[in-house]
Amino acid sequence: MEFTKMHGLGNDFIVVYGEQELPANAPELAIALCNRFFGIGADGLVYILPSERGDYMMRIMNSDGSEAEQCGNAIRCVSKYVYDRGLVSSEQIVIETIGAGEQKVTLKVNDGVVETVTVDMGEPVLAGLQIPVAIDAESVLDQTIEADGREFRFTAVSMGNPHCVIYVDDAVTFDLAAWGPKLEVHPLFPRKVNVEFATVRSRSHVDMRVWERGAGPTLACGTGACATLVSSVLNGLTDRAAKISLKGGDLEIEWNEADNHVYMTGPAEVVYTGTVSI
Ligand SMILES: N[C@@H](CCC[C@H](N)C(=O)O)C(=O)O
Repeated sequence: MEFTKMHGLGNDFIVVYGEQELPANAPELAIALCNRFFGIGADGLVYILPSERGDYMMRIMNSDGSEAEQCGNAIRCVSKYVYDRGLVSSEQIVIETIGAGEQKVTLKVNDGVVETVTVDMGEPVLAGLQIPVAIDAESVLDQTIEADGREFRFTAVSMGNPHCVIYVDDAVTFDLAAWGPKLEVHPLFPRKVNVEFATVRSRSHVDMRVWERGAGPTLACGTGACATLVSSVLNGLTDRAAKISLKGGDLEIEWNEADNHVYMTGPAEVVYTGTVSI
């Protein structure tokens, strides 16, 4: 199988193009190929498939073999992939996702090189049962969650996939590995959850570290950065546009007041191409 190793701020993917549909063994392949010791090594396995609603469809399997509804960093990588290979002719493309519908992407290209990718990530979902969180409310803001004898305050947001945003004194030094796995599988989240630990530095800058559902600690999470910005606005902590600093670098996120859509801007990079026996 031919593949391209790509990343968005160090959130890395094995990108596969050419299949007509998601292979039935995609979960097993994701587990095997994403393994960093016995496989290629990645946070996820991404398929670029034909779409009737957009230019292409993206499906993403986490490294544990579970399928995610959406992935912000992967959608930037997919967009760069199809542009670089001449599979689309415009710098404006549409990528279909299974959890967040069709997403409009704008590539900033300089001398044929994709510099940044801006994705219209759509409207955030705030209603508890739709996120889903086992709290029947129009929004789930600054609620209590208890794990292993410790209480946290959290805000839940779906960007097509579920997120739990928790503000801590210092996200950079916070013990992600101690609390991420416990909160990921907390019974409040029936489909598990991506957990973001955030520290607001100013009204336009937030530090964030992520424990991803199905992948563990990753260097960046695009949907997590969007959820963090939405949460920060709802809790009165930031303006509607902010830089979200992740371990792998920065994303610019804006929650547009006029259309209620969240816009994410960041890079996408190719590491190498290869062939693997499956
Ligand atoms: N890294 C991603 C999100 C990938 C999916 C996530 N682990 C989930 O299961 O929802 C991003 O950049 O958004």
